Amino acid sequence: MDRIDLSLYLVTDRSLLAGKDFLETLEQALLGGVTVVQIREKTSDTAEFLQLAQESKTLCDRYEIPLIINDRIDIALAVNARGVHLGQSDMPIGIARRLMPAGSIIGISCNSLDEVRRARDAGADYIGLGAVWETQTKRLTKPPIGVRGLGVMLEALDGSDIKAVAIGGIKSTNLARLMHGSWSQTNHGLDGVAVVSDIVASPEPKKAAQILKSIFMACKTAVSPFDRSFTSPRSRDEILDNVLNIMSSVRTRSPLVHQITNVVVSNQSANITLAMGASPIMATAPEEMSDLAKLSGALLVNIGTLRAESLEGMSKGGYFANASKTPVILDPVGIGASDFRKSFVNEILNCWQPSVIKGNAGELAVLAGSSEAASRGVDSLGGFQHPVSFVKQLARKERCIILLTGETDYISDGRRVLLLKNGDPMLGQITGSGCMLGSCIAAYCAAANASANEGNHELEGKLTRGGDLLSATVGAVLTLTIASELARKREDVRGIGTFLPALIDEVAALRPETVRRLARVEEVEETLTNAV
Ligand SMILES: Nc1ncnc2c1ncn2[C@@H]1O[C@H](COP(=O)(O)OP(=O)(O)OP(=O)(O)O)[C@@H](O)[C@H]1O
Ligand SMILES: Cc1ncsc1CCO
Repeated sequence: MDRIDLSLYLVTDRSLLAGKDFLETLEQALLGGVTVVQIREKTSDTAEFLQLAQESKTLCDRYEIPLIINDRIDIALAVNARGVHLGQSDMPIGIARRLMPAGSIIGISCNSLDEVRRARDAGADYIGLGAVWETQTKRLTKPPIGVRGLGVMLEALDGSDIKAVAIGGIKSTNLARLMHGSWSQTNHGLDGVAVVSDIVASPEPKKAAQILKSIFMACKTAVSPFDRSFTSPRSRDEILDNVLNIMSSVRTRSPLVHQITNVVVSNQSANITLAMGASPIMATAPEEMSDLAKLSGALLVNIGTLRAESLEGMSKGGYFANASKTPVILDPVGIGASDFRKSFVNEILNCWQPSVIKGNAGELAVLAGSSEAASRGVDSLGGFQHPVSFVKQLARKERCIILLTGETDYISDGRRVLLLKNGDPMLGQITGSGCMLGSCIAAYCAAANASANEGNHELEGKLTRGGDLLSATVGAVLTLTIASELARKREDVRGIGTFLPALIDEVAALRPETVRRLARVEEVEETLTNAV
């Protein structure tokens, strides 16, 4: 097809106008920067549809924006539209191609890998992938794909010229998440996003389109899988310097750290957050997630004692945190214990992008779909043969920092891998050391993120403000593990019961100089082997 710019693809829906004029709304959207318009009329008769299409065509021509007609080839022909968009049960692509003038654009909606392959083989110019999320504009007959389902479909287009736009529930508040999460493993990204209600139902359609366009462009130019929303430090020494700065910053800034965590560890997690100098708020109600995201420096989501009712709060919590550009730390506690946990994590990761995922070997193996490391309940049984490769590849796949915990901790941002060898075996004997570590990471990430880009407003398309979250994660591990070594040496520690309060005391008393002196951090050079 002649190149058409699919970046911001407006699909009309007159039922959402809420009293606004159709053509005026369309013109505002064109002024706001939509790059292609599809007229979708499900209920009007032919004469009415034709008139609407003719008027829309005149307007789109004035702005030199291509017009696509949904379903109706006769209307597309009548108004000399640039193309048609077909559904799976509409006219087959081959016949539509014969009926339409040469060079017309033919697009088709696809909801599964099979449909994508068939559209590719039938010679579609572009495909509309969706619905990504539940949507108010169309009753879904098939389940939503979710952000994480898009990558495999995009991969099926590798080597072809076929373009892809995502559709279904896309708004300015979730667009960055969509753009980050939809890349295929082969680096195939979206060519555009189709939007309905966020523009059509907006009281200011021009502004709505401008915002969507600028987020899309920022993501398209700045975000490739390895060009992330956070800064990457250059060397091990720079990481240690950054760790100490962030450690001091936690104390001076005392960031609010929002934690949705499990009932086993809630109290000790709140206390260790205070011991670091940050301020915890343990809140789970969906109703307060939007407000808390504006106040908090980071969000921890820990699924340790999950209930079906947790879904809404955890989904909204991460969604609003992404929208506020605050880091989200995911601790998929015991994800291997049940199918319920597995599908729950998949569902929440369709709503938001984590900045850090931490877990023991058993948990991260399940997340990565690997059977290498087993688990029992919340405990890991054994480890990986190639942990270094594993964390690096998982970081690339999930596009976030990965921390694999255990006797040695492995941290990767998908580029470098660090090994941390501090810690006392008693950390493995108490419950919730991993969960407390999640709280430490959230506090460190909050401080790192708050000090990044202060005064810089060029953050569109980013899911955090761009702080050094790799060093933040390293700092959190060092804080907990070095404190554990100091606690273990104390005379008043006689077993796991006395260890826990001593650990919290040592975190509170820990000095940056002590961390520098005792830190056992190594960077490993690594050539990727197929571990994920
Ligand atoms: N044997 C050990 N020696 C030194 N450090 C350890 C040991 N076991 C665990 N740790 C430390 O404890 C922290 C938590 O790791 P662990 O793998 O125990 O988490 P977890 O299994 O998720 O814990 P939990 O489920 O109890 O919250 C890590 O930073 C790790 O370095
Ligand atoms: C024991 C336990 N069960 C659910 S969460 C939790 C805390 C450690 O992960």
